[in-house]
This record gives sequence, structure tokens and C-alpha cells, in this order.
Amino acid sequence: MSVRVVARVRPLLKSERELDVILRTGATTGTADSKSRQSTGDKKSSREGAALAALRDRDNLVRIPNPKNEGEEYAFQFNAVYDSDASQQELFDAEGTSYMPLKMYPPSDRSCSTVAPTTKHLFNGFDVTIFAYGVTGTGKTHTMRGGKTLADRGVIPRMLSGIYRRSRKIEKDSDGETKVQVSLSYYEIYNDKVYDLFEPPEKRTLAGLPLRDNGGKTVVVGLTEKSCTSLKEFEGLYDQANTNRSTSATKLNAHSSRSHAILAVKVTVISPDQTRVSTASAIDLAGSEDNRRTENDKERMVESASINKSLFVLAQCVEAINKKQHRIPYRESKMTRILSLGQNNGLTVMILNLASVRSYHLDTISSLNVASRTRKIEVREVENDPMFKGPPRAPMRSSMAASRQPLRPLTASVNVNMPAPAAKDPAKKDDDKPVKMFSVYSDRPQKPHMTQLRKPEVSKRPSLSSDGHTSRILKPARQTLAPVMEPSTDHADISAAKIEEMVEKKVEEILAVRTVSEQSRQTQVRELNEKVQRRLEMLEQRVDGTEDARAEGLSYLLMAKQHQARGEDASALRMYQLALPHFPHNEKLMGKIAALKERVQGKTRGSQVFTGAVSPPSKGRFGSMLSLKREPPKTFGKRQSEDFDADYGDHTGGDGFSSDEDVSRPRHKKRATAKSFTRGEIDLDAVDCGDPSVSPRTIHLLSIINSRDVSQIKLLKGVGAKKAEAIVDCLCEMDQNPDVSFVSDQPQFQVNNLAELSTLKGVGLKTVENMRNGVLV
Ligand SMILES: Nc1ncnc2c1ncn2[C@@H]1O[C@H](COP(=O)(O)OP(=O)(O)OP(=O)(O)O)[C@@H](O)[C@H]1O
Repeated sequence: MSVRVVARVRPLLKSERELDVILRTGATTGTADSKSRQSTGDKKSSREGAALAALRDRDNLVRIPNPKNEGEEYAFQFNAVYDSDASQQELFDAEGTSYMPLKMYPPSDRSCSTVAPTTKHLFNGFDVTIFAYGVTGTGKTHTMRGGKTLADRGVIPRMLSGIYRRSRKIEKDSDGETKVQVSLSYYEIYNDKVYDLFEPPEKRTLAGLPLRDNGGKTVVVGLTEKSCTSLKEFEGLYDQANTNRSTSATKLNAHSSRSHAILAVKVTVISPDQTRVSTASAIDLAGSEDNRRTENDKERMVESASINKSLFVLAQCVEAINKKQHRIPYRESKMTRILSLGQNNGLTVMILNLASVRSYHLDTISSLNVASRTRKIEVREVENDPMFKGPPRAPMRSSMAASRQPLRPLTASVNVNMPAPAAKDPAKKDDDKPVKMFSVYSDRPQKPHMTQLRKPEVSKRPSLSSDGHTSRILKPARQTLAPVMEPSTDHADISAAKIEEMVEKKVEEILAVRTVSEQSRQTQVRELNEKVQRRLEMLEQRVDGTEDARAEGLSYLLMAKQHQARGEDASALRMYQLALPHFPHNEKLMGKIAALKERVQGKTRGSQVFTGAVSPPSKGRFGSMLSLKREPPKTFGKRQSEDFDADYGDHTGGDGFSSDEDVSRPRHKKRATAKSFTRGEIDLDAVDCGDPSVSPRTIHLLSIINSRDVSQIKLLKGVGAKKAEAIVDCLCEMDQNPDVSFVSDQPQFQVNNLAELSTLKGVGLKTVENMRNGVLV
């Protein structure tokens, strides 16, 4: 059967004016509020006796003007409409009899005249869901919970009263053989989090309680279930729990519910041969709010956004079911997931609460739209499986137990549950319309040979129909509504929820695999980066080595040039030869070495005294010192490096390399031999020639010294102004000293190496070492 939707219009509040009433209900009555002004006593007298019949005589329409054109009126039809004068008692009783006349119950049940069919359903193993829906301040809490007085009690306490009354009757009728247990869970969904209302708020966790799919039903994990044996006990528990519920004053309702509250009443009927468990869920939804009107503060706005979102999702679910969409967005809100509208079995009743005044105009139309669509949703009238005692029995309704499948329209199927057209009241508009129903189908492609399952010996149960007729129908006949897969088909029993669960699981698995592969990918990338880094370092080292070697080669070339400039061909030759390994295959260098060799040999042949062109350098005091200090230059002065590149680079193609002519024609003439440098006992040639470590640092140091610039010299490490002046004085002295020979084209004496430097006045080995170490190139 479809969801039963009834509308209830609340009376005008003190702050509301009759003038503003825009809602009309019923065929003959005036405005929805026309009777609200009657006194309680009048109301009672006018209602008693004929009230139920009068309610049923109405056309069950709610009429409201088009907000854009007041001349036009929208009409919405529901299963029942309750005016503002309908009492709590009437709603509970009349609502029951309007779709479940007492005469249709088995004679044994007729004595329970006050038991609403919802309660009766419950004891027959059906789950029951009753929920109040509507804009904030329209009377949902009043309808569900009600006031403190007996007359004001709402649906929930009345239902519990009925449950206990019936329990006692069952126990009495069975002479105590059958027992009924009632237990309660009560929770709220606040800001899309589930909280146990039987627990004090301070015990709440931030995340709330989780939801799980359990056999096609959504269950709240960790919820308190309290056994409750009497109405009195219930009232105590319920009142206490309601103090834990989130309510606040808003501009539209002084006691506005800020959460959806769900009371689950589990009824367990234990007879000698079986146990039946069914649940009644009574839900007081929070009301949608137009925040232009509420003037809510920040906290209320957050609540409001959550409330509106969940109600919006509910509307979307209803829409999706109506539009026969495959995907119904239940999971987008906890409320819709728990409510599972259209997915739940048993009986579902929606009470649409309405306010009749203009200030609610647009909100009311929106609620009416959702409610009238909800009315088209088909819910399977299936009771829960009993648990049998004794030897196991063949499962009943194996195919029906199969599934909570997405709903699809049943337009072509013959619904045996529907009353025959002739049996319908011709006065009702509904009857003229084509019957639109939804039934449960499998999502999977159907096999060509679908079977209708029939079970001959299934107990008869009363069935409810929306027009007030009750028919006794064999349950298996209902099963013909839903073509099902062969029972032997292994996947036939998978419900939509199960499928969803499986899909969720699969997605989680895939995500887990992705995470793992992402981690291993990152490890690979890290390893690769490290490899690349190591390779780069190696290359850098190699380049550094090459550059060091090149700088060393350039130093030899420089020294060779200096020796040659001084006419020291043998030393120059030695330096060129040392430079050769750093510039292999350099033809110009090789040419130069050959030319120098020839000249040196020529000199030797000419009986000139020369110890040998390439004789190994003798290691004097300085030689050893310098060789100890030997370290290949890290960098070579850029300009110098460029000069040498131009001179010796294979790639220059220029004629920078000194020509053989230059080499063969010494530019410098010795005024005296090196040996005549008497003040030091140093074989300068030996030092120069033998020490290949004349580095750019040394060259730079010597150039500073030879500049005779006191301001520069005094900056050298370990020198200072006085020593600098002494050095310059010494050099000037040398210039004047006729014993000292120096290169003819140099106007002044030049210090050519560290050995010479160390012999200057006031400069010792230590000072030279300091000066050299302090030089930055
Ligand atoms: N049928 C009714 N008879 C008398 N008073 C009513 C009725 N319905 C609602 N009211 C009054 O209207 C006011 C708002 O009702 P209620 O708090 O139940 O609204 P609600 O829809 O639950 O609002 P919210 O969504 O904000 O919680 C209350 O003062 C309540 O007593």
C-alpha cells in the first residue's frame, strides 16, 4: 500500500489573525480555522457521535491560493484532512477507523475498539512508521507528543497506551502463555548527528552515534534500549528523555524542536511456538524554516541549515521515487536514511501539519507539494518474519524477504491488493484517475522465466486500503505484484540496501588499494629522486675534478709563461710539460714544448751550463713547504682562466698560444743569473721549476706584493701597515741594488715566487704562509 498521508491544520495562535487565513479544507467547510473559535465545550458537543462520519464525508482536500494569482486556487488531496477543530483523540481514533474500519477486523479483535490500526498492525508483526512533517510552528510536536493533560496527549502516548492495553489483553487471552515485551529507544538527529535521548547530553560524543545497515534496515549503533512495562513507566522515561532533546525559542516558535526525534517502540510477542518482533517508529521531524523570517542567530542558523538540508533531501527522495529514478538519495542525510521512506516495510503514515495563515503561504505550498508526492509512494505491506521455536522450518516468504529494492512504477501490472474499481466510491475524484502505484522490483536484468511464487497455506491477514475498504487477501497473492527471481538464483535475496552496502565496501576496497599504490608510487618517486640526486652529485664531483685539473694545468701554463718571459727556457719547458697532461692533444702546446726542447738542447750542445731541461726539481726548504701546502686550486680567477682559455683552449681557434717565434726568441734578458740573488740561500729556479703548485692564490699574492701598494699589502693576512711599508721599502731597495738582477723589460724588481717573497726584509716563512692563506681568489 502507499504511504498514508493525512493533513492536520492547527488552530490560529494568539498572534495570528483570522483575516490572514488563506487555507481551506474539506468540500463544504469554510476556512480551515472556521471552527477554531468555538469553545472547547461547543467543540465536544458538536463532534461527539457524528464527528468521525463528518470527517469521512469531506473530500479530503486542502485548498490554497496561488501566491502569484490569488484568484486561482491549488487543491491537494490527502487520505484524510483534519481541521483545526480536530482533537488529539479524534486524530488518533478517526485516523484509524478512516482506513481500517473496525468491522473489518476479525471478531476477536473488535473488542479493542480504541486500538488504532497502527497498534494492531504492530502486533501482527508489521513495522509501523508515523511521522509528523511540516513547517516550523505548525504543530508537529503537539501532534506527536501533545500536552500534559489527558485530552492533549499526542499520538505517541496514545499509541503506547494502546500497546500496553493490547499486550495485557493478549497475555490474558492466552492465559499467560503468550508474553509481550515492550522496549524503547529514543534518539534525535541534531545537526545530522545521532544522539541517544536516554543519555544525558554531557555523555554525548562529538561525532554522535554511527549508523549501520543491518539486513536492509538502518540501525543506530550503541543506542540504549530500555525495557518498559507500563504506560506510567513510559511517561517517566519519555518526559525525562525529552528534557535532553534540543529545543530552542525561535521567532516562529517559542519551543521549536531543533532536531528530528525518533522514538522506536519494539514489541516482542513471545508465544509458545514463535516469537514476533516488530517496531513502531514515531518521528517528530524538525520543521523547515525560512530564515528570512526566523531572525535566527548563528547557532540557530547552523541548526536551521541542517534541518532544512535534511528536509530538502527528504523532498528529493520523494521526488526521485516519484520520477522512478534508480538512485534515491537516502544516504545524503541521516534522517532520510533512518526514515527510509518507500524502503521500509509495513505501514507508513505521514501527518502533514499546516498553519492556515498567509505568513506561511509559500512554505505551506512547498509542504503540500512534498506531502502529496509522498502519498504516491508505495510501501510494501510485509510483516516481519516470526522466529519459530523447535525444529527449523522452511522460510516463509523467501522471495519477499528478499529485498528492499528501489521502487519502480507499477503501471502495467495488475495489483491484486487494489480494490476493484466497482468497489470504489464513485464520488471520489481519485477513482477517475489512473492508478499509479509503485512496487518492488529487482534492479538486475530480469531472467526470461520469472516465476510468481505462491504459497498455498499462508495465514490470512487483513489488508488496508486507502479508501477505507478492507479486504482479506491471501498474502501470497501480494507477492504476485513483484516479479522475483527464482528462489534458486543465488543473488535473488540481495536487497537494495545490501547492494548499496556491497558497493560501499567495494568502493572502500578500491580506495584502500589506491591508497596503497599511491604510497608505493611515492616511495618509488622518493627512491628515484635519491638516485637522481646521487647521480647529480657524482656528475658534479666529476665536473669539479675536471675543473680542478684544468685549473692546475692553467697554473703550469702561467708559470711556464713567466719562466719563458725571464728566459728560463728549461724551467718553462718543464712547466709546459707538466701542463700537457691537462691539455692532451693540444697541438700548439705540443709544438711549443718541441720548440723549447730544441732550444734547450741547442743551448746544451753549445756548452752552456744548464743542469737539464727537465731535471726533477730539487726540493729546497720552500719546495717542501709548498709541496706540503699543495692543494689544487678550487677555482681559478675568472679573468685569468679566460686568458688561458684563449691562449690554450683547443676550441678557440685563435692564435692566443704564443708562437714558436715568441718562444724561440726570449724577450727577457737576464742581467744576472738567479744564483746571483745572494741574500737568500734559495735555489729559486729549483723552487719554481720543481713546485708545480704555483696557484692562482700565489700569483695573486705576488701581484699584490709587486704592486708596491701599501694600502693593498697591509690588508694581507698577518701583515699590517708597518710590515707593508717595510716590504715596499725593501722592494724599492731592491730596485736600487745593482747586485740584484731583474727582467730587463720590467722597470722594477719583481718578486717571482714565494721563496723570493720570504727573503724580503721582515718577511719570514710564517708570514708568507699567512699571507698566502689569507688571499681569496
Ligand atoms: N492542534 C493544535 N491545537 C492547539 N494548539 C496547537 C495545535 N497545534 C499546534 N499548536 C500550538 O502551536 C504551537 C507550535 O506547535 P509545535 O511546537 O507543536 O510546532 P512544531 O511544528 O513542532 O514546531 P517546530 O518545528 O518549530 O518544533 C504550540 O504552541 C502548540 O501548542
